[in-house]
Amino acid sequence: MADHYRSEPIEALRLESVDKVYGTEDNPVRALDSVTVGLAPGSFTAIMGPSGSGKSTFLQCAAGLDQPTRGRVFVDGAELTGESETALTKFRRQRIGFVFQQFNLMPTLTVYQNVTLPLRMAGKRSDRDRTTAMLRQVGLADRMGHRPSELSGGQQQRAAIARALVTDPRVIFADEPTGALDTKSARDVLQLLRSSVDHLGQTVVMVTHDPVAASYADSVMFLADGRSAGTLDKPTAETVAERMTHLGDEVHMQDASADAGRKVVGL
Ligand SMILES: Nc1ncnc2c1ncn2[C@@H]1O[C@H](COP(=O)(O)OP(=O)(O)OP(=O)(O)O)[C@@H](O)[C@H]1O
Repeated sequence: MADHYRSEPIEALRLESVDKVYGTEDNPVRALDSVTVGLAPGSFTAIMGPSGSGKSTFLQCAAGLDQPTRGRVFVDGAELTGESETALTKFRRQRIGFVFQQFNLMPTLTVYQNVTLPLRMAGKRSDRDRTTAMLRQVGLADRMGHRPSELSGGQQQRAAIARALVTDPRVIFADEPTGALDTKSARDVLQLLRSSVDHLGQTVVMVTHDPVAASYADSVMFLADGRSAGTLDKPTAETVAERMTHLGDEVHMQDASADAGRKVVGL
């Protein structure tokens, strides 16, 4: 996979004019519409928007799990778009970490085996000291030999975060990581993601519906009707909730002013 070296610092994630259209030619669903975004290494970004606004589609395209209909995606300067499925799978294993709402741990494997699985799949040796240190960091040093069913939801999600961190990925994509957790476990998981950014220099991109979860991020990117609807830096739960309330209005106003503009220039 080609790495594109540029004079400016390489962004951890870059999407350029990305469209994703589902459905048929007669009945297209434009899930992403000309989305352009660049995220710096070591940043924590929350993706928010109403249901159906394109958040999951954004994550799928940004993480190389799906290909955009148009536009380009780069992770750490390497272009994902146009690559074969085999190359993308290899790339994801080596450079991308995932955290899912339902944890997605292998039920028959111990916590230790689950955490080292991405290394084995990428053909790398697992370093016992490093893995143990990682498990200590997520508060599971005494649970290494347990199976997921013997852990609470919060503990399972912390194991999933250790699994995402173990390959030292360029970006961690988290899809509603606190959606299945109680308030206290959710806070632990969010603090863990925050500390992976602050102390390990990780880049985290997290889809969430929850303004409190979004407030752990450095910035929030809003989506509405598949389009980027602005960003909010240093978010608080209150400022995020306020922005979400008016999101639909802003997009409709943008549409109205774009329509008016087109009329003025006669398009
Ligand atoms: N495989 C698909 N085929 C057809 N349409 C799809 C497909 N996946 C998503 N869509 C449509 O694309 C749009 C964006 O969906 P997406 O799941 O990305 O939104 P979302 O913001 O993640 O929603 P939610 O918050 O409800 O999970 C929606 O209109 C959805 O119905």
